[in-house]
Amino acid sequence: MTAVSSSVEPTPLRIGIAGLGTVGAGVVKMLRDNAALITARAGRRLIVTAVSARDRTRDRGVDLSDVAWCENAADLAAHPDVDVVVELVGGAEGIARKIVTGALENGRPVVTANKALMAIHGAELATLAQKADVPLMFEAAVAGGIPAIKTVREALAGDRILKVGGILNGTCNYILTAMRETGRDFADILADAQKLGYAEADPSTDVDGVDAAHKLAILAGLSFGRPVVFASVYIEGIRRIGALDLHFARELGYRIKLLGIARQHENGIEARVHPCLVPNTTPIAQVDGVFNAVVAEGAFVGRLMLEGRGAGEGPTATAVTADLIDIARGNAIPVWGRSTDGLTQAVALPRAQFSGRYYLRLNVVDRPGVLADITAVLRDDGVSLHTMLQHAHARETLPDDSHSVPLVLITHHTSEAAMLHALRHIAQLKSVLDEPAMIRIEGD
Ligand SMILES: NC(=O)c1ccc[n+]([C@@H]2O[C@H](COP(=O)([O-])OP(=O)(O)OC[C@H]3O[C@@H](n4cnc5c(N)ncnc54)[C@H](O)[C@@H]3O)[C@@H](O)[C@H]2O)c1
Ligand SMILES: N[C@@H](CCO)C(=O)O
Ligand code: NA
Repeated sequence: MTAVSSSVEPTPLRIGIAGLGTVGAGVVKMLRDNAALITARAGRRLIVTAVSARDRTRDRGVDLSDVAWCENAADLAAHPDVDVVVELVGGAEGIARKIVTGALENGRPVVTANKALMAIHGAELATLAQKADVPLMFEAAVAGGIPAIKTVREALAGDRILKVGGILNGTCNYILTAMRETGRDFADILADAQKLGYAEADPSTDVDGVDAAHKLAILAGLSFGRPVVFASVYIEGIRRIGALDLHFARELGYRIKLLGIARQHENGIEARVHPCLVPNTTPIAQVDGVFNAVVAEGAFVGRLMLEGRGAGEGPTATAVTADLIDIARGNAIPVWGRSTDGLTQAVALPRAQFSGRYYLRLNVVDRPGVLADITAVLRDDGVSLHTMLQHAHARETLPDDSHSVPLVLITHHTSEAAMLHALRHIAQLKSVLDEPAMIRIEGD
């Protein structure tokens, strides 16, 4: 008799995907194209068994004929042929929240790319995941293909993270880069970006800083070990950045970036998103176009920066698939990197407690005494000046034949409360023509 060696195939991980847009279709393609290597690395096959999207008839470039179609995406949460639910619909409320909550309540592991959901409801979802003892993974939610969450939650698990953040929105970085390179204004570049499909028809979540703030809130929660109340994150977008600001920034040796910055202080967590001037010589200043950068600073590890694509089919599918492989391997990492028992949410420090250096751009009437009036206000608020820049050639003639001229002031380190107080008074001076522009300076 001949001995027959029989090997039993390990049970495949059966995946249900809600949402077959950019990310969802990308995940299906990646699981198919890289099936052999994924099976080898995960130790079992990862197969898509059920899907749901709005339009069943749309051609997504993937064959879904052997996959069950759910008319109602919420049904995936309890589908008999699904072990893991992948939520790629989007939105903090509605169907996305329902699918994730339902899946966790049914004791199913969840993977999502949904930063709005995790930033706003992450605390409650983490508690549900812990109660059900299942993983809730969301690597694609922060900086797409950059392994931001893995880095902070796993690679730096032994360190005390002091600061985290970076360039967290590709649309804003693209717009600011194009403004710098072309000298054109925000509205012009945004209109082009929309035509090219880089920016959404409703760009507000991106350009008003909300998307970056979602990602920052998640990073801060992971880094400092407790969720941050999203509504307490300070958010300012890029709409008020003018071509002149990019011009002056270049002249002064800076670039303008929309940054998310979170720091752990003795009295609480600071979490803010706003445009910043960063010195040309810093690595983050070189991250241009649609690229993202995640920066973390630990007490032992020091500073590290990861750069890569924060959006698009390939990068986001890579992140979602890595989460699925972790689940297939049985790697379960708690949402906030620790148990949710006794965990309360952190309210981020108010703006009045920020401090730093500031760039001010004023449009002033070009006549004697104007600068003295402005510096008197700054003196009274204890704000010390570092640099001043005025270009006579940028003068414009006003209707009464006087002239206006842009004036740029850079301060020494000061409190934001003092800055805001001074700005209110400066804006009221007769010789100050438009609303002053204020941009924070980071990293020098
Ligand atoms: N696109 C990116 O590069 C990117 C990057 C990181 C994170 N994300 C996040 O990934 C998620 C998905 O983004 P996307 O760009 O793939 O979106 P998308 O708009 O391309 O796709 C959304 C999908 O959800 C489906 N959908 C909408 N409502 C539905 C419903 N009620 N029931 C079932 N399906 C429904 C749509 O039919 C579509 O297939 C979002 O949370 C987004 O923030 C996207
Ligand atoms: N809209 C985001 C991509 C999804 O996170 C960006 O522009 O970076
Ligand atoms: Na990521």
